[in-house]
Amino acid sequence: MRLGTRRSRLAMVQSRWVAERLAVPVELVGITTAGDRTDVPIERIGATGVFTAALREALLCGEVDVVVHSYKDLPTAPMPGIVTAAVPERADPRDALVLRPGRVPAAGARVGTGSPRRACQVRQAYDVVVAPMRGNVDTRLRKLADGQVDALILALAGLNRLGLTAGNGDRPGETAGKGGDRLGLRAASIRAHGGLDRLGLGLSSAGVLPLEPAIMLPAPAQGALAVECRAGDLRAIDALAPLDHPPTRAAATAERSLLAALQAGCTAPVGALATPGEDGTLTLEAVLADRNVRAAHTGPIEDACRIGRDLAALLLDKEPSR
Ligand SMILES: NCc1[nH]cc(CCC(=O)O)c1CC(=O)O
Repeated sequence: MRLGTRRSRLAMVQSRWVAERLAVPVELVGITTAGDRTDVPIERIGATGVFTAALREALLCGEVDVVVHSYKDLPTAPMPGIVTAAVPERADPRDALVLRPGRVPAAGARVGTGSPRRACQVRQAYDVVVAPMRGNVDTRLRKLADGQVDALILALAGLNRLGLTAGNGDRPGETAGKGGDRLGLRAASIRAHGGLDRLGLGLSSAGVLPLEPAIMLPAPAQGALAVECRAGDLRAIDALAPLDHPPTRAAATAERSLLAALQAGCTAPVGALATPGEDGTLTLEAVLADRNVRAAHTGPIEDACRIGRDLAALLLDKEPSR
């Protein structure tokens, strides 16, 4: 089977992770997407699916048989002719603050992010200045190392997959190669943050501080992958089925159905995280970040779609709070 992938290091790692887990021989085919070709801020490009449309086109025209997306990059509208054949087990869904070595983040620290969701939540929690930023993970880390900002906010899953944090277990990319020292993000180089304590962040080993969902709710489906193939391609559907992880699929479904319901009713940046319980339930927490409106809703895990829709209605009913 031919597996189409973006050429960024993160996309290649994710695609290889999927390829290695399939029982059939797989050839990786690199594809350049619109999102990779421009530095214009994502929210100004306007179109949804800047990273994913080219992959889906290659799939539909038969150039490739399988594509792997970061699930959070996928538009919520279903694509005719394409099925989500597998949603593998989710990596750590949290965002993390990545700190420059030798720099003491204190009040007024410059935090780089291009995401309104991250910007609103980090400003709400800490006395920091947000600097707009784009580019893939490698580019951003270089800007941090250059001193353009004091810290970044990035998805922990991406950092783990790129081998930039100490990870373990058999999750996507957590076994990937090193690279942290090249970018100056080694554990040893970040120590004794008086300023960090003042920010109430606590300490962490590697200059990578996970942000708890109580402070920063991730993007819907962050940390999860979506593996797609053509709807009629039974060979691919069969080959991909063993990779599916139903609890992850349910969580991503709840988070994305919330997002889809909100897109009809508001344009606020949305954070959302669903957590499966031990009793067959699913708890979805979400925030409209620019209004600081937050709520949670629990239901049977098989009703993932409805949990998302119900919580969207609840959020839209709530008054903004400061
Ligand atoms: N928006 C780009 C993007 N898409 C997926 C990830 C990280 C991996 C993931 O969330 O699955 C990232 C980078 C980031 O947000 O830090």
